[in-house]
Formats: sequence, C-alpha cells, structure tokens
Amino acid sequence: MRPIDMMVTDLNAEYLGIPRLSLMENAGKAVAQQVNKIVDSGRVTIFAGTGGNGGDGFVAARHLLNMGFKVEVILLAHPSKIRSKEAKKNWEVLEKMRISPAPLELRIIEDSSQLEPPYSAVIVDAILGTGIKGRLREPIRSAIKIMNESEALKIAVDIPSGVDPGTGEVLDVAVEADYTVTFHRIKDGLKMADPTFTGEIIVSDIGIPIICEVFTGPGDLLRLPKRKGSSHKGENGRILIVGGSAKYAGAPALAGLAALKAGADIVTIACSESAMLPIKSYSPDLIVKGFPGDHINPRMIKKALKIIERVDCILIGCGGGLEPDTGDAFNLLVQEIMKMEKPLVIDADGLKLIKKDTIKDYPNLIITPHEGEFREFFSLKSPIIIEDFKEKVTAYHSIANNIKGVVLLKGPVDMIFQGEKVRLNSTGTPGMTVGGTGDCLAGITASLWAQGLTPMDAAALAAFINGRAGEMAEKEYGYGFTASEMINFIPKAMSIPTITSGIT
Ligand SMILES: NC(=O)C1=CN([C@@H]2O[C@H](COP(=O)(O)OP(=O)(O)OC[C@H]3O[C@@H](n4cnc5c(N)ncnc54)[C@H](O)[C@@H]3O)[C@@H](O)[C@H]2O)[C@H](O)CC1
Ligand SMILES: [K+]
Repeated sequence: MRPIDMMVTDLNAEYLGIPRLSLMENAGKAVAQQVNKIVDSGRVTIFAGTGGNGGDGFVAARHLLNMGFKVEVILLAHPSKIRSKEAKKNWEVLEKMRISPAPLELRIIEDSSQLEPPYSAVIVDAILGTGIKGRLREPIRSAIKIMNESEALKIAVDIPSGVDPGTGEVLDVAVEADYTVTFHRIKDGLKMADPTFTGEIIVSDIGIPIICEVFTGPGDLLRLPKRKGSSHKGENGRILIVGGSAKYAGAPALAGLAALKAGADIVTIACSESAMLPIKSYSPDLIVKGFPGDHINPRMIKKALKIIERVDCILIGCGGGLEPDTGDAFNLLVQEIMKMEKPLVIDADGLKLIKKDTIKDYPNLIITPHEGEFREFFSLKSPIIIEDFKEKVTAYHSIANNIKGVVLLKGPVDMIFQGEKVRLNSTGTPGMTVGGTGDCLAGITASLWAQGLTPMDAAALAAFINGRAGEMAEKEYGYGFTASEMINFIPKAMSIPTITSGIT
C-alpha cells in the first residue's frame, strides 16, 4: 500500500464515523502488546515525534504502564510543536498521569546536546511514520543515531524513522529496528526497505473497515494534485477530445467543460466541421478544431496527430456517431496513440467503434462503459444477473481483466477494475439518468489523469466527484437538473468536507 492510500483510507474511515483517536488508540495498544510479547517487565523508552506516529507512542506508553512496565517518554520537540490533534490529546493525558504514582517519566528534548544514551531494555521508535518529509532535522537525526548505538531491543511504530514509507529508501540515517509494528496494511516502503531497518514486520489491524479502502470517499480527494505557486498555463493538464458530429455536438462540449471544471488547463476538441460552430457557441473556454465532413473521418488523422503530440491525455468517443469511417478514423488514431504510449480514455461511441482486440493489451487506457456498452465491448451474449453483490463484482472483475487498461463500469454502484485492483463508488443519484452525465464523467476522468493521477486513481476519483456533483445538483434543483447544471458543481464536489465530530 502506498502512503497516500493509507491516508485516503484513514480519512474515509473518519468520514464513516470512526474517529482518528480510536485508530490511534488501537495502534498504540498494538505496539504495547508487541512489547509485552517480547519482554515480561522492565523499563521501556519511547522516542516520540510531533505527528501521529508520536501519538501512537503516547498511547503505547499508557498501555505499557497498565501492563506493569516502567515507561520513559522522550518527546523530541517542545509540546507546543505537537501537530497531530490526536497526539496532542494523548500527550495531555500523559502529562496529567505524571502526577499519579505511575512509574512514568516525560522528557522534552529540543536540542541534540541534551540527548543521553537510553538504558532501557526496550526502545520504541515513535518518531516518524508516514508523514516524514525531506532530510531529517535535529534533534531527530541524533536521536536515531543514539538509538542505533544502544543494545536494547528496538520496536518501530508503523515504519522505522528515516525510512521512506513509499520507496523504502534511507536518505541519511534510519532506526535499525528488531520489529516493526505497522497498521492496517504493509506500506510499500516497508516491503522494499532493507530488513536491517525493518526487522520482523508485524501487520496490526486497527479497526479500519475494508469498505474504507474499496469504496471511494471524501478521503480520495487527498489524491488531487497540489499546485505549485509558480505553475504555468498547460502544466496542469492538456486534453484532446476527439468527438462531435453534425448530429451530436453537445457530448464533447460537456466532456470538455467538465474536464476544465475538474482542473485541466487546456481542452481542445477535434470534431467534424459541422459540429464546430455549435460547440464553440456553447462556451468560449473550449478550443475547437473542425475537420472536413459532417462526421469524423480518416482525413483528419494527420492534423489530429499533431495535436495529440502536445497533450497529456486523449478522450475518444463522445458524440462521434457511428459512421463506419468514423470507426476507421478512431481505430487509426488509437494505433498511433498506442505507439506514442499516451494516456487514452475511450467512452460512448468510441467503445462501439474501437475493436477490443486492438486495445486489449494497452495498459495506458481507461474505458468508461455503462452496462450495455460493457456487454457489447466484451461480447457478452446475455446480461449478468447475480443477486449477491460481492459475487457480482467478482464476475464483472474477471471479465474486465480481459483488457490491461482500467475499466470504469458505470452503474448505481460504479465499479473500477484494473488487474487485481477493485474500487467501488456509490455517489450519485437517480437524477443523473439525464443525458450528458456520462460525458461529464469521461471529461473528469481525462482531466484527473492529465493532472498526474494514476489511471486507476483518476477513474475512481472521477466517479466519486461526478456522483457528488450530481447529488449537489439534485439538492439544488430536485431531479430536474441538466448535465450543464451539474458541471457547475464539480469544483464544490472536489473540496474536502470538514468533519464535524471528533476533537476540537
Ligand atoms: N491509519 C493509520 O495507519 C493510522 C496511523 N497513525 C499514525 O500516524 C502516522 C502518520 O502521522 P502524521 O502526523 O501524518 O506523520 P508523522 O507522525 O509520520 O510525522 C509528522 C511530523 O514529523 C515532522 N517531520 C516530518 N518530516 C520530518 C523530518 N524530515 N525531520 C524532522 N521532522 C519531520 C512533521 O513536521 C510532523 O510534525 C502513521 O505513520 C501512524 O504511526 C495514527 O495513529 C492513526 C491511524
Ligand atoms: K517510527
């Protein structure tokens, strides 16, 4: 699991109503139990940082005292620097406990010159976890060195401090632990790290329900890229939409506007000449390139490829129509896009016209079918009728695995598959049966992918945002909202809602 996935899951659990404080309690208790498993009694020194990892250490201290251990907690910063609210709360508890007869020592070390070699039989490393950033600062760096010089048994909380939770790399120094007690799932960095640092890895369940990981939630919004202050036009996603014909000009316009509302910088629409003026008239924000004919045909290929070279993601389908030579153009374009290894999203008419065999081995792909398009694309003779939801997901999953790209199957619960991965999304409302909401979803998907998310993350988050925008539109207009009205809610649907319960 990547550190970001852990943060997302964690926040989704909080939105489900499981307070972070409970997760921290379970994490700290798991650490204390591990200590108790390897030594019977004695003194334990806990080195703690200012984030959640330190908080786990404070909780562990409390449980260790109850188990009969003597405990020394060394906080490597002034208490006013404790950043995690939950850690602060647990530190305050320890401060109050110090006046009781409990064998608890609390020390605050702000300067490395104050550090002394610990003499406990066990040392707990609760300095840094998934929140580590950049080079180690003092007094943390010196504390890690002192810990490593000690003969004591060392237990790392979540990840040995100094090890990158994403890559397992050690930039400078890192705790050489005998055991690492990690939470919920093993982080990628732990898998990749040198065992000299991690020691034996114990994965501890801290009570996060599996649905927080499988179902999308507001936590998934943490995946949205943070923009640099210096970022310039085009840097945050350039998209080409190939679609739009004399009959259908609205679809590419909706997809394009949704892509812009979801944060992309530049959207160009390559359509037939006949669709150009209607699309332009919908919005001045879209760049529209018309090509000869009343539908897309192979004559446009050369010029379209020039645009494709300059974009981050291509969306093919929306409103293209079903003319045979539109199919020829789509298939020729896809061949070239695959040679360039460019991100490709295929929706609607694209799914009818582009042959599965052409794209089945292309991993840089997202397809966004609804049930009917899914059946047609994968050549299923009859609908999948399975009562049990879990079995149904498994059935769709095994079919989706016939292609290497991501399948975003739209429905009352959207299902997103790639390889072994499965995400589900339940945002949305029956009001979204109105025409055009699928085009919006395709546009948001392309937009998020162009902004740097992985295809799986882009598809899952797009489904969440699209559904949430629909829910917001329904709140405002009832069921009678249109796709254009829904698009205006996309920015709001991308903001992380505040959690009202929990610590203040
Ligand atoms: N779901 C879970 O798995 C839970 C995990 N918990 C624990 O919380 C940490 C993550 O907490 P977070 O506050 O995000 O980060 P850290 O504690 O790792 O550290 C942040 C803290 O450290 C400072 N800092 C960052 N980099 C450096 C550096 N290079 N040098 C010095 N100081 C640095 C930063 O300023 C912050 O103050 C996770 O690992 C688990 O242990 C929760 O208990 C609940 C559930
Ligand atoms: K740690």
